[in-house]
Amino acid sequence: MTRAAVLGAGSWGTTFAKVLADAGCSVALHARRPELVETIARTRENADYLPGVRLPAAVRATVDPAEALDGADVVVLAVPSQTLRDNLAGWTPLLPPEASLLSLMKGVELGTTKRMSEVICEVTGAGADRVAALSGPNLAREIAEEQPSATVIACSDTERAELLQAACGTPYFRPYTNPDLVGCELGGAVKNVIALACGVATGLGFGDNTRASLITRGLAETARLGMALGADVTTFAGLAGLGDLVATCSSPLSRNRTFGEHLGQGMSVAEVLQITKQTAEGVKTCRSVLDLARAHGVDVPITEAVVRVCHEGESAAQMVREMMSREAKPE
Ligand SMILES: NC(=O)c1ccc[n+]([C@@H]2O[C@H](COP(=O)([O-])OP(=O)(O)OC[C@H]3O[C@@H](n4cnc5c(N)ncnc54)[C@H](O)[C@@H]3O)[C@@H](O)[C@H]2O)c1
Ligand SMILES: O=P(O)(O)OC[C@H](O)CO
Repeated sequence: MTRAAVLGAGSWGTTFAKVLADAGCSVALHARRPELVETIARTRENADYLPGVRLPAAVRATVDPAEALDGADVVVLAVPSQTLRDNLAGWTPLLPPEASLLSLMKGVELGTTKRMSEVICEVTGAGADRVAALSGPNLAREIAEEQPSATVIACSDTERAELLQAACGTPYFRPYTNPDLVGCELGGAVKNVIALACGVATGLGFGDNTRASLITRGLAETARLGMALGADVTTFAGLAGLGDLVATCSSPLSRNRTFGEHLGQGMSVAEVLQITKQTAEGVKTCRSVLDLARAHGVDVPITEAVVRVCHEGESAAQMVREMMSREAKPE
């Protein structure tokens, strides 16, 4: 039986622990707060993040990362992207040397512009063949409710990707493999930025034409950046590209889209941050994506607009005026 450790007991970490258990793994779920661990043990529910979802008996919550990691074949990382480096500093000495390291995170590190798999390799010293990323149209709540969906497991080592695929496939969760780690991670990170823009449009009262335009042009800028970074362009037509972009930009369950919607309705970034309890990765990752794009000479106008609104005080209405008055060009 595969032994998995899931580090991070937020929405996605908890949901993925359930997926792994439903796929037949024995799962240790590491949470930081002892009271949450106690509640999960007593009620079989993580009421803070997934109220109403019963966790299988094969999920064991623990506050002790050493206990979670002891003997793990698969280590799943499910914390906010911007805290991963610090989290890993504490966990690295406890990692079993042969374990696969699977990132669930969708962000790019501020300052370094590194993807999560790059941060994992750098901090842990693990070879690239041990590190994988899972990405796709995977809104946690829907998966926790066992609504069918698909995803991608990206790893340069195809055999390892296939082992991970077998470890987390269930009748409601269908993983595909893809060797293009760069494209899959970038698709997951940039879609959060485009979802913020779609949220702003929704908050301003605009409808499906506006959202579809943003999704399509958002995909174009993601693919341009991806190609500059060496990704396979076909990845962006897949689940980790278009699939995730459509789900996130369309769903009221998305924290990024919801964040943008509040901005479009006239709230300030500080006000939205105050009422946002979970991670909306795009708010910080938009800056890293813009840095990455500038370093590679890639034009990313939607990302630029999101950075102006989130970090430079531009209003939602001004953002729309500026985007619609850009110089005319061929598609
Ligand atoms: N929720 C989803 O639907 C979903 C789906 C796919 C991918 N993701 C990605 O998975 C990652 C985790 O998302 P999530 O939804 O579980 O987030 P969340 O905000 O629900 O939970 C984050 C978890 O990380 C823990 N954590 C550990 N160290 C932390 C620190 N230093 N600061 C703050 N929190 C810390 C928190 O306690 C919490 O349990 C993100 O990159 C997100 O983009 C989320
Ligand atoms: O709630 P969001 O915006 O973080 O999106 C969740 C997932 O990434 C959707 O695939």
